[in-house]
Amino acid sequence: MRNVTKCFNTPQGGNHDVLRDINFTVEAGEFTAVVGPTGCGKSTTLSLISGMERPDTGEVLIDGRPVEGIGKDVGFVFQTDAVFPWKTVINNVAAGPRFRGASRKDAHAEAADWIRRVGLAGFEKYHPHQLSGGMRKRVALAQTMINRPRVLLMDEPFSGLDVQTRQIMSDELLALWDLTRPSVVFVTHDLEEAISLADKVVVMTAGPATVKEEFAIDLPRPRNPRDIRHTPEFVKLHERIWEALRDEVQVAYSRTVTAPPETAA
Ligand SMILES: Nc1ncnc2c1ncn2[C@@H]1O[C@H](COP(=O)(O)OP(=O)(O)OP(=O)(O)O)[C@@H](O)[C@H]1O
Repeated sequence: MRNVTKCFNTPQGGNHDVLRDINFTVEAGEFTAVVGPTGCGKSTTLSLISGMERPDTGEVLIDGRPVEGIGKDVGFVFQTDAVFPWKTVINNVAAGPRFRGASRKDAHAEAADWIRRVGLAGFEKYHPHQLSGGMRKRVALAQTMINRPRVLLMDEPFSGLDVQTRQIMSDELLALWDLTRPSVVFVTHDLEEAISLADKVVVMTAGPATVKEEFAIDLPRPRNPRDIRHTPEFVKLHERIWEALRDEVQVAYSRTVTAPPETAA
């Protein structure tokens, strides 16, 4: 992202500057986590990378080319379940290849592989409502990964899951990432999650968001995100990054408590 700004119209007819002069780069195959206070513009950043939104000024480039719409190389895993509720697990996961014209037989064979990789073998004929939240996330991951995106955008994909399931999903995500090594931009509120997964953590300021600081996460790979949290190197990184993040969280929080009631909602 090069010198990107983004402004939205407010319901009152004014303008709301959300992103201001955002600059950062994700290298090919790199896992980047983005953290910042609530409402600062993290999801907006992902929308710009995906092509769902356009910047007002500046450029969003993938492989040096400006993003001009939703590209086929980009996968998105949302906070909410984005699976088709009326389709079975196998039909959900096979959806991408089917849309691209693969035969039912080939699409199902490929989907079965991904279902196995995400640990759902045996659940092919289930519908999403018959699965737990963690299992639905696995379906969403398989549904995205089967398309082998070169860029994988993840917007708090594990929020809403209990702590244990969240950690298991982190392990599984890294194993899946290792298979095809997409470039990842992973938005999260959870600094521990960010450090345990990423090669780089980008800290954003309270809105209008800009990049406050980037931190290289030089923890060894392959890594187990559950175990790595107990190492002294992890604790040191956490202290350094929290130092940068804490001020921004406080700024965002103080705005909500000091704003008049009609604007504080
Ligand atoms: N389409 C839109 N129209 C108007 N305002 C918008 C739009 N999308 C986002 N905003 C505003 O932009 C700001 C940033 O929103 P965004 O969802 O990007 O933040 P976030 O950092 O992802 O938040 P959170 O951490 O709470 O998920 C918010 O104040 C939001 O109200």
